[in-house]
Amino acid sequence: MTYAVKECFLTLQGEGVQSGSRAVFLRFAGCNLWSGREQDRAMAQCTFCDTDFVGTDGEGGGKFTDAEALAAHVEWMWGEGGERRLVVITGGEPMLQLDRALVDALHDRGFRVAAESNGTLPAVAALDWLCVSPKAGTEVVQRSGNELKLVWPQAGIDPAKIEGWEFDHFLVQPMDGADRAGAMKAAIRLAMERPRWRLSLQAHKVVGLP
Ligand SMILES: C[S@@+](CC[C@H](N)C(=O)[O-])C[C@H]1O[C@@H](n2cnc3c(N)ncnc32)[C@H](O)[C@@H]1O
Ligand SMILES: Nc1nc2[nH]cc(C(=O)O)c2c(=O)[nH]1
Ligand code: SF4
Ligand SMILES: [Mg+2]
Repeated sequence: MTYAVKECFLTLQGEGVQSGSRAVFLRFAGCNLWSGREQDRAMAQCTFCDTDFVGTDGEGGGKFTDAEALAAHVEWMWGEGGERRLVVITGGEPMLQLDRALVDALHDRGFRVAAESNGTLPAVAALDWLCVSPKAGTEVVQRSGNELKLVWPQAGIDPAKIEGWEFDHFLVQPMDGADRAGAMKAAIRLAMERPRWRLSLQAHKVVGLP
């Protein structure tokens, strides 16, 4: 299996329950809900994406011919030290490419393996942490995991209807974009009205990390 990686870098996890944790980010190229081209955005199933996931030309990106080679690249990005190794696999949509061989190869190198997914594809087994972030108008098949992270506001999603899904943590994250202030207010309102939901801020953007 050849993996197409947009970028791979060391940073702090900026979102969700693990926010603040040192992590290697492995961003796969490609998504099933948007081509990644600006001219297609308005017509896409997911229209608010804040990420460039097209191609393999980013920092630490490229094509990797097998799981061992990619796991070695992630380990090199982490550097010295075996303690609390964490890799966050994202994209694009990682479940288009992430397979058991890569999860195993990362585990062999001592990593806890986390993934961020839109939930429209079943998650690969053996993950240590799964974040699902539902997108309005899509069929979410992956309804269990560690955290459900709802980008808000999104017309067409009713928080009450997804509160019963099998997640340990329910997070509401303001939508970054043209109406940042309005999204922040809406997210705070949701967390105030429905105590199951906790506010997730994109901390990396506040402090200027990738
Ligand atoms: C770029 S996506 C990649 C993983 C996967 N495709 C997904 O959507 O979950 C990573 C995370 O960023 C969130 N995200 C994307 N665009 C955002 C925006 N404009 N504001 C806030 N969060 C956003 C997604 O919902 C997801 O939780
Ligand atoms: N620092 C940092 N934290 C993140 N958490 C989720 C991200 C993502 O794009 O999946 C992300 C990201 O792009 N950067
Ligand atoms: S599903 Fe995720 S990667 Fe794909 S366009 Fe939406 S936010 Fe971006
Ligand atoms: Mg991001």
